[in-house]
Amino acid sequence: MSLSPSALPFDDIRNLVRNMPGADEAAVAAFRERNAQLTKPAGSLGRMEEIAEWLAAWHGPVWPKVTRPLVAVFAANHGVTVKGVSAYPSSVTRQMVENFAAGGAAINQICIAYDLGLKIFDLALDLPTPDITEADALEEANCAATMAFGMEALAGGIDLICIGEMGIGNTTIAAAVLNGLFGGEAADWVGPGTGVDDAGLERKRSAVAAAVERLSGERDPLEVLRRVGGREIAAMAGVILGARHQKVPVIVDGYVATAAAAVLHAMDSRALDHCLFGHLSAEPAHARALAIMEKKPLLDFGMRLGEGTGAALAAGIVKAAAQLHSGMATFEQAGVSGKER
Ligand SMILES: O=C(O)c1ccc[n+]([C@@H]2O[C@H](COP(=O)([O-])O)[C@@H](O)[C@H]2O)c1
Ligand SMILES: Cc1cc2nc[nH]c2cc1C
Repeated sequence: MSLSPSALPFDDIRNLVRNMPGADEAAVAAFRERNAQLTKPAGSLGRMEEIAEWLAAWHGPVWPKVTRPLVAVFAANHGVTVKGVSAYPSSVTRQMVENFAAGGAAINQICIAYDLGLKIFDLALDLPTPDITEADALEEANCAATMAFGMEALAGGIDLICIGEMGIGNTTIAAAVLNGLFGGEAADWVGPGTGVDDAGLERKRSAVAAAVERLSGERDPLEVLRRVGGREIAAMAGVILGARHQKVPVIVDGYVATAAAAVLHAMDSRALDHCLFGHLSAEPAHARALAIMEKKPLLDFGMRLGEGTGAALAAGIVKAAAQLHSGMATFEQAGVSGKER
């Protein structure tokens, strides 16, 4: 897929959303036929069967396989941190990117444990996007280009992608995007993030309210993204959309990654059919966003780290679901008697 030059940079993105491929119905039918023959009582693997079917629907092979899974972490900085919205300084974003490179972060360990590839995308960390309470985060061309850049994460023949991020201040950005897309009050969308105290929470609420006020009722999802979003949110929205076109199933991480997914959902409610939501973040408004989009997260471990950690943990389960379906013997192969009545 390549983005062609056009009058407005967002036109390419809108066209990609308009022309999204659907699920592979033939693969689903073949999957169901084989699933019914595997050596287990019908339906006894519960959600694991749903996950394997989802892989077949969005990746193609009747025997779903996960052989080249990748965790993509997009890192960016945010001018809104001048408003005191995070418990940590912006410098931590770059320091954590260096920690990822050195192998010392939480996400590195989950990738080792589950044999997942890991790529970190540094999105102009020295050039934070402007403070969204006062100015738009991105120009249209820049926002579209960042979405296209996100799609680069799909290069190299991967067959499952986990979407994560790192960016001090970005739970405020995610809250502004979700408030802009889904309405409600700023307070409905803000939470502790990295762990702000009550005064910090109030500063976050004011910042989100001011950012959304600047939208003056603008509800076009790409405009909301451009005006109150950030680079990692744009890149994550881009890679989720690109994955749909390249038949790569997606696992979305926590609250911040969900804000990126929500931009696409607001454009077309079918846009996330190829996505699983890896976990329910402890960030309180994550549950609200998922409920609006009618998505049921896989894990609920009280995590609120980001870095793609919740998605990567879920990838272990997805890998097991694929192995179950493709590795199990049928009743006939194993000489096991089928159901009597
Ligand atoms: O995505 C989540 O569920 C999530 C919840 C809380 C914190 N985070 C991470 O914490 C950072 C943002 O928190 P904050 O307080 O600086 O806005 C950023 O690096 C995120 O990866 C992420
Ligand atoms: C140390 C640290 C690690 C992180 N990983 C994702 N967000 C983070 C925020 C902080 C502060």
